[in-house]
Parts: sequence; structure tokens; C-alpha cells
Amino acid sequence: MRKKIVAGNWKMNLDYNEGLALFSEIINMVNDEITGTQQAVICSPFIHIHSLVQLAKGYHKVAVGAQNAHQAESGAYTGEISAKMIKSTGAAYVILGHSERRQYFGETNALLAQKTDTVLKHDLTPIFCIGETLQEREAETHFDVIKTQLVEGIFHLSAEDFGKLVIAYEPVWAIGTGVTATSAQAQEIHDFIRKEIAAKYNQAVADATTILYGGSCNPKNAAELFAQADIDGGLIGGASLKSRDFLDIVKTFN
Ligand SMILES: O=C[C@H](O)COP(=O)(O)O
Repeated sequence: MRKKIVAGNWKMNLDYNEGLALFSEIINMVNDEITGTQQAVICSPFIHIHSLVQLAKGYHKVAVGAQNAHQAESGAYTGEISAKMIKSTGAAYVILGHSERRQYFGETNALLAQKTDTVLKHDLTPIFCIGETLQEREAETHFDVIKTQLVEGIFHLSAEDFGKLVIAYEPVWAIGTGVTATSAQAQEIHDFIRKEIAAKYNQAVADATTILYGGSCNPKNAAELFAQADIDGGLIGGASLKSRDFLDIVKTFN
């Protein structure tokens, strides 16, 4: 049985005090409301991470993650944060290759392959994001785009290392737009991703890989999305900024 995960991505929102207040609300609700084995994750801005990890002690249904990490171990990279630094805070996850990083910061599949190696080396779990733009879907190249992202970004990993990561499928046209992929559209891609993993590695590796859906996921549409055979949870942007909405999405797996 693969792990069910609902990860919140706060993106560049919430100052330090606002972040701690929201996280406190979340952990106070989690123990009362989460009755299943699903894992909730909050991927906050770097400034919050250490404090959130401290607050989360004793609440193992909630883990903390970062939204990016540099590919190098250390060095003269002003303004950057290394995987080792993230690990030292007690965080467990790192989002890699979010479409906003690809679009606004020029992150390529080749760079993301390096970041994945570094993050895994420091025993953090990458949440590796893939997904097509609207233009690519309209041109019907979305399967090719996703396959290339897999091949160039993470298919260099050994089967053992591949087993340590989480994949998030986020169609770029559904992110922050209020337009969700239909459950059938999302399932079609998740099934495709799992078949590609089986072809590259084997069926056991594919069956064990957690594949999240992201893109305008909310408490109203989560149940139908998460009921699909190959959708193992969500990567939640806007709705993760409200404790009630985030918890309601996490509770889909109760
Ligand atoms: O990482 C999260 C995704 O980009 C989804 O964002 P959204 O839920 O605001 O559409």
C-alpha cells in the first residue's frame, strides 16, 4: 500500500508570525481530525521551517518541507539554501521542479536531476513536480513533455533511490487558476506516469510510488480526484493557506 500524502505549498505567502499562527491551527486540528494513516506536509518559506519543525514535535501526522534547494553542497551562492541546511532544521521534504521554479527561475530538467541527487544524498524526500502547459496540452504534446521530464529529471536514479521520492503531477494550466483537471484527465496522466515507471524500473517500484495531483485542488474536488486509482494525494497551493480547507482536504483519506 503506497503512502497517501497531502502536501501544502505555501509558496511566497505569510510573514513569520502569520506562518506560525497558521501552522499552530493546523497541528491543533490534526490530532483530533486525522484518523487515517495519511501524511500531511507543509512546505513553507525557508524562514518558517525551523520553527514549524519545533512546533510539530509530537505531531507525526504533520511533516515540514522546503520549496526548493540548491544543487551544490555549499559555497559562494549568495541567497541560496542547501539541502544540508534544510536537513539540519529537521525538515523531511523538499519540493523540486515546481512549474513556477521552471518558469520564473529557468530550472531545467538537467538542473533538477542534480538537485534531486543532492536532496536524496541528504536523506530528504523530494516532491518532484512535472506537468504540461496549456499550449503543450493543446498541441497534444503533453505525454511527450511529461515523459521527458521523467527521463531527464529522475529516471537516472537507481531503483532504490527512486523509491524514496514522491512525484507531483501539476498541469500548469490548473495552478492557481481555479480550473482543475477533471478526475479523468488527472487519472489518465497518473496512469501514464506509473506505466512509464514500470517500464523503466519494474511494476513493484511503480506500484510503490506516491503520485500527487496539484492544481486548484480544494475541499470540494479532492474526494473525486483522490478516489482515482493512481492519485495518491495532492500538492495544494491556495487552499493550504486556510487551515480549515487544508484539513478538509487531508481528511479525504480518513
Ligand atoms: O504547489 C501547488 C500548486 O502549484 C497548486 O497551486 P493551487 O492549489 O493554488 O492551484
